[in-house]
Amino acid sequence: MTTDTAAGFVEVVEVGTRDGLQIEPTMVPTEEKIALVNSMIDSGIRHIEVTSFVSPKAVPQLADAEQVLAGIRKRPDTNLMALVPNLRGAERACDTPLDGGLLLISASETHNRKNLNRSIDDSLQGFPAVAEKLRQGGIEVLGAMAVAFGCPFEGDVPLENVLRIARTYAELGITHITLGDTTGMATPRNIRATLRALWAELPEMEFTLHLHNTRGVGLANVLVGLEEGVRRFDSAAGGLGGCPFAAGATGNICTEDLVYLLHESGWETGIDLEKTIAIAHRMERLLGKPLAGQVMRAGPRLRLHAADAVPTAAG
Ligand SMILES: CC(C)(COP(=O)([O-])OP(=O)([O-])OC[C@H]1O[C@@H](n2cnc3c(N)ncnc32)[C@H](O)[C@@H]1OP(=O)([O-])[O-])[C@@H](O)C(=O)NCCC(=O)NCCSC(=O)C[C@@](C)(O)CC(=O)[O-]
Repeated sequence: MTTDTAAGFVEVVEVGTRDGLQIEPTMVPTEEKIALVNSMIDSGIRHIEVTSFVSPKAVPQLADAEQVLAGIRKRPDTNLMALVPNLRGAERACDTPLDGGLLLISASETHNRKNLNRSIDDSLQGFPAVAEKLRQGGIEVLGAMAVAFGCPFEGDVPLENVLRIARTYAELGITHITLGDTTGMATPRNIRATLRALWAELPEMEFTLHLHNTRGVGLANVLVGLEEGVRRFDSAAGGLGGCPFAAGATGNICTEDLVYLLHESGWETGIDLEKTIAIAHRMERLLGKPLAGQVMRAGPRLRLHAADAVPTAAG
């Protein structure tokens, strides 16, 4: 995977069809998922976490991973990614046009067992075989770490857990780790402390922040991440998302709101905001419920209104 790290560019990674849909009870048809991803590509988004190669019993919504990936029209700069937690997942991924596979682990023992049905040690021991299989299939291997800023079952996660997992990823030759704030327990303080500790030990590692807006501070945490040097953020169309195996999980930070914040702060993303708004509305129609995104309702800052459309206070 190549990441444009030129000054002023921030990579937005769309996770709406993976993290966004994995918790939704309304089954979205495969053709609709393909159309959504194709429209994400058309909006200028280059990195898309499309799906997961997990057990269809655990996550029925993503049972069609192979079919979705087969239908996507990639551009030369498109990077299609998926979660690949085990060898079975890697075998499946190798038969698809996947570009990047994310290994998956949690920084707390309880969430790892809930999510992956094994201990942290067992997950770490399984990684080399999964990574080798993916690389044999020409798929780049990346690392993902859930509950990196707090666990809904255990509370604060010892920094040493996060460092140990990151170290193991580095030993496997992984150069890119996604830090997951699974249930919105990240704060400006723990984001800063965690990033500084990680970069002190692994200065070459690239980090993506995967933030959920569960406590309303998702975009504030983005600003702290930017200050600390992060240039890549996950987000989901309309603010969808949540891990089905984490208590109290709610949506990711919202793609349109993130793109709006970045553009209005002077960052380039290569993404057409109006097109991301259209994708969020499409997602809303598909799921038949209002989504949490705010810019999808208000529009860009300079979307103006006819003055005679509202009453005048003076009567
Ligand atoms: C990891 C497993 C598969 C282990 O599940 P397991 O039950 O321990 O696995 P197993 O090896 O014992 O296999 C059991 C059955 O599952 C099948 N199986 C096993 N693996 C696969 C596979 N890859 N693809 C398809 N099928 C699979 C396997 O073939 C077998 O089928 P059976 O013989 O019973 O018919 C399971 O626990 C699982 O699927 N967990 C789901 C994990 C998940 O997707 N969680 C949500 C995403 S994580 C998240 O949201 C957080 C994140 C990443 O976004 C970051 C953040 O927000 O912080």
